[in-house]
Amino acid sequence: MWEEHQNTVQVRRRELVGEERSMSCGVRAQVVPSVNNITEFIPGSGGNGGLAHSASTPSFHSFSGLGSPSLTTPSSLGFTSMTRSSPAASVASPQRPISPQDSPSRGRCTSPNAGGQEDNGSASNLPTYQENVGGTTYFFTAQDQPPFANTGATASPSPFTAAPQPTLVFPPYHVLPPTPAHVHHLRAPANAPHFFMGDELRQHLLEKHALTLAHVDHEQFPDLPQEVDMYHELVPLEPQHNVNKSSIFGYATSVYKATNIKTGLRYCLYRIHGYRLNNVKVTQLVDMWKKLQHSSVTQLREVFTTKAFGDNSIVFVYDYHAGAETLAARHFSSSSMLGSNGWEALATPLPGNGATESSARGIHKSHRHNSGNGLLPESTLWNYIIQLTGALRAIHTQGLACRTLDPTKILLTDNKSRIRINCCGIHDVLNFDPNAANPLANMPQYQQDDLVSLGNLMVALACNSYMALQRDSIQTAIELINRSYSRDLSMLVVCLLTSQRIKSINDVMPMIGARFYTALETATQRADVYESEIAKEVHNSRLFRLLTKLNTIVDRHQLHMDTSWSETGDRYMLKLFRDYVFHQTTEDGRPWLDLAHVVMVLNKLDAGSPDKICLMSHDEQNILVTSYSELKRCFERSFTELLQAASSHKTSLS
Ligand SMILES: Nc1ncnc2c1ncn2[C@@H]1O[C@H](COP(=O)(O)OP(=O)(O)OP(=O)(O)O)[C@@H](O)[C@H]1O
Repeated sequence: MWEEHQNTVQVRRRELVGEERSMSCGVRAQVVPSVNNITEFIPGSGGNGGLAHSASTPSFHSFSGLGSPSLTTPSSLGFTSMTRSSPAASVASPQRPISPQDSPSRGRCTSPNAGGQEDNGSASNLPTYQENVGGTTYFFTAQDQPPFANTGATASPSPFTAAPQPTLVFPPYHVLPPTPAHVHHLRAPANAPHFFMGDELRQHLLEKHALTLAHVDHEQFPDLPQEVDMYHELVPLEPQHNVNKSSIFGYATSVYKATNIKTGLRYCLYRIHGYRLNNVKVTQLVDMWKKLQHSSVTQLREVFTTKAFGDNSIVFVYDYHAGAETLAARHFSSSSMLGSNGWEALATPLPGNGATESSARGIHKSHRHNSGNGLLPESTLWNYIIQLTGALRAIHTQGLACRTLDPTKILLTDNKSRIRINCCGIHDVLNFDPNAANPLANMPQYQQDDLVSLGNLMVALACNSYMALQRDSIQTAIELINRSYSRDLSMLVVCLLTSQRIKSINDVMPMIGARFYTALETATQRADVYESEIAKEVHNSRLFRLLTKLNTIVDRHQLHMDTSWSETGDRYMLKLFRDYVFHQTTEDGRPWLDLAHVVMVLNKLDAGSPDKICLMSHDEQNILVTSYSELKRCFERSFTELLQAASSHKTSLS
């Protein structure tokens, strides 16, 4: 049934009993497999029905210091070692440091010696200037030279050039290394090694994907238009019967997820009912908003008017964030809110715990948790403050103002750790004054209003109640914040609300201070964990492509009308290999299921390892001893044949 292969030894079964396992992973060869030529299968990358060869497997040379934890020790393989190019070649002479992009120019120096430090070093004898630009303090000397500018950097030889580089031996195939230590120690240790991303992240991503792809039954929503401008597949994001006037915009609003007809990307359509746009000058502001990109602002993509809903509506198109929840829903919905009774109970100081006493202790109260009394942890509030002030800073720097800093217009996304200001630009369009000579003239005032809105938002969040914002409650609210949170937080809130102390959003930066480092640390740790999760899926997706390719070949009914195609030659070898990977049984006939075996063997095939493998026919009468490299050649030849057949079929049809 099968043809003899050049590099394959055919033997009778009995000669090999007991040797199979050792041969499959024990025989070593002296040739380095050409890992650079490992071909990979990329769906859709060719014109052959989406299946094509591609040399996209990254070369081992692109990896640094890969370990081989679970498979054959590379050094024991006897392969010719692969050396990396000397880092000295790529490490150029130290570069002259580049000063910050918006460093103040020499002409803007204002106060000689202001903030200058005494120093005995000769360079420091120069007077030092300091200037605060956009909330960052820059220091520079009278000559306005960046430090180290005269160190003759190009003259000093690189310390790396002479050092001999160690010869690195890379594993002969791609394989998943263990979790990096710095990530491993961040989490509770797990008993089993992880081949796949963690359950929590997977669940979160699956939920997002499901929401992104979700449709509605049009019979339930007969009024929903099939198409609105360039968008279709509308899905309401809030109950349809609940079309009340938005307290923020003063118009009835509806929000939909929709798919762009051209690109297939999902967006959020924010519809203002019954609005007729009568001045095109407003596009200047819309364009400014469209250009504003910030990770804490929901991006405005376009604005259009439409009659598709049966009225004159204006639609604002924003990026869609699957599973987003408003701050209002999160913290002020009936289930999460304390209600008036709860708020009053918290607002009433306990005997002997008055505002004066607590403010005296305030300086020692940082990093309170507050979870026991129903208030938000202080760290959550600072997390919000850092993201919101970052967004406001970007908005104000562009000469715009948010004007909608309200819990209903702030979205919590990505596992509730990220917040984004939503609905930017709507206020500007709806309240546009066509007679105003300069539509930006009022922005400074609106920016001040943003700061007060931020203060109000913090009061509401810190007291866990909108009620705290009522005119006669605000003093009590501040006292509650003073009692329950750090002095820093209550100072910030007071300064925001009074607006004399804080003239611009940049004035908030020093009040956040070192908490920026905490936020940065959290973000970078999360990035580390995500990278290690992605690392696992790199290998899973590679093996998935390999398996897909294998299954297009094995057990194919016919090719070019040849019904024996998959039972002969290379294909027969691959079929036996498939059985070797998946269909092995124990001596007493039970299925032998071992994921590590599957992963190891597929990786060896992918890399064309020179290791030997022993394949056996179903009837146990024929045994083939071959190498993974030979199997890989069979694999590539067969798949190329399939690709050619697929494209020739296409041609004959056309
Ligand atoms: N860009 C977006 N991506 C995903 N979901 C969004 C987006 N914008 C809004 N949503 C969702 O749409 C829903 C309605 O938003 P909306 O701004 O109308 O809130 P609201 O509380 O109903 O406010 P209002 O009282 O002003 O109507 C919210 O649940 C929100 O999570």
